[in-house]
Amino acid sequence: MATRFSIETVDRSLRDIMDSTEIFGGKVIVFGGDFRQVLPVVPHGTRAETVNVSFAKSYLWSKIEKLKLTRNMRARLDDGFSEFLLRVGNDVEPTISNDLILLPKEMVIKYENDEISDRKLTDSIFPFLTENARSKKYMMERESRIFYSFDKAEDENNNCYEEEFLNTLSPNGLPHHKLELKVNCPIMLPGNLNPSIGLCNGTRMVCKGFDKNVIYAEITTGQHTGEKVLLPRIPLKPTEDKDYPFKFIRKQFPIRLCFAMTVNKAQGQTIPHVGVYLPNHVFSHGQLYVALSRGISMATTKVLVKTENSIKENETYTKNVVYKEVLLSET
Ligand SMILES: Nc1ncnc2c1ncn2[C@@H]1O[C@H](COP(=O)(O)OP(=O)(O)OP(=O)(O)O)[C@@H](O)[C@H]1O
Repeated sequence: MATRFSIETVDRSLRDIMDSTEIFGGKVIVFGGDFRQVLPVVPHGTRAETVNVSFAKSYLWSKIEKLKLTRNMRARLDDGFSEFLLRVGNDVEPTISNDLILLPKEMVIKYENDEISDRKLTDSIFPFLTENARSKKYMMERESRIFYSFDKAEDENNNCYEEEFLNTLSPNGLPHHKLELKVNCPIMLPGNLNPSIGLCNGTRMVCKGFDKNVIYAEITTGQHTGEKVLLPRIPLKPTEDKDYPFKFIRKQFPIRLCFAMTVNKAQGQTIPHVGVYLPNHVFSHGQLYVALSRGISMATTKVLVKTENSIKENETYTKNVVYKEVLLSET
């Protein structure tokens, strides 16, 4: 989700270009979004700072005509699930102490111990894994190949930053130094590459093959599902490099393995078999809603909660964080 500042910049630019005082220079602009979902990330930001960058807090918000979608099309075959998701998103699901909400039994993978519970969660997300693991052909096909990145610090001639050190860095939005691929493994783009052909931040693909300098992949999400793409090695820079005192460049295939992803990265995705792994409770607005609402039904959405005090009288509870002040300004 964009911060209100980027949208306000577009507003000011269009007013300037159109020489008009009307909002967006009189141009019609259509926005889509859901304030129940995670808000733009403010690094190290407080609750007030996070709420403040939301579009709902912009001077433009009250001037915009709001239209509401009424039906969850993703979970259209499971009305009980759609209603539960709305209650979670709107923070009206009853809570016990510490904002803990009760998870429906059907969705819960009971925590027994790490090994058994993790296995049950994996089996629910990758139902054919155990079956295929016994197939010699399937396993032989899956010989892996490792691709290492070339890393350097830009405009830095004194060699203060050894390549071995740069290789250990994993900034947000960049692929890792070591990329180990197998045919048919799931991969994801960590940043925008070419949105016009569906290669956006978060696009999931399956690796169909690889050569020394190219990866053959098939898109598995969104309107470009089924399309084949070629991915070259390219020089990439972190979007936020405030954490480093130098400019960092990594030449690597622009992908990460994607057997799992964070809740924030999953925003926008539709996932037929969802396994929500919660070794800790969620900590920010809308994360539980986003995680649960990626699925299409309760039966195919499983949650494993591992935190202490989450099981009470044989029921499993988890934390739901909702900043009501963002939802209140939605009207
Ligand atoms: N009119 C429709 N008929 C059938 N399926 C639909 C329709 N609209 C959307 N869907 C399905 O619902 C799912 C979610 O659609 P989409 O990703 O456009 O929603 P969204 O509002 O962006 O969701 P979110 O914000 O929760 O990520 C997709 O799998 C899509 O195929």
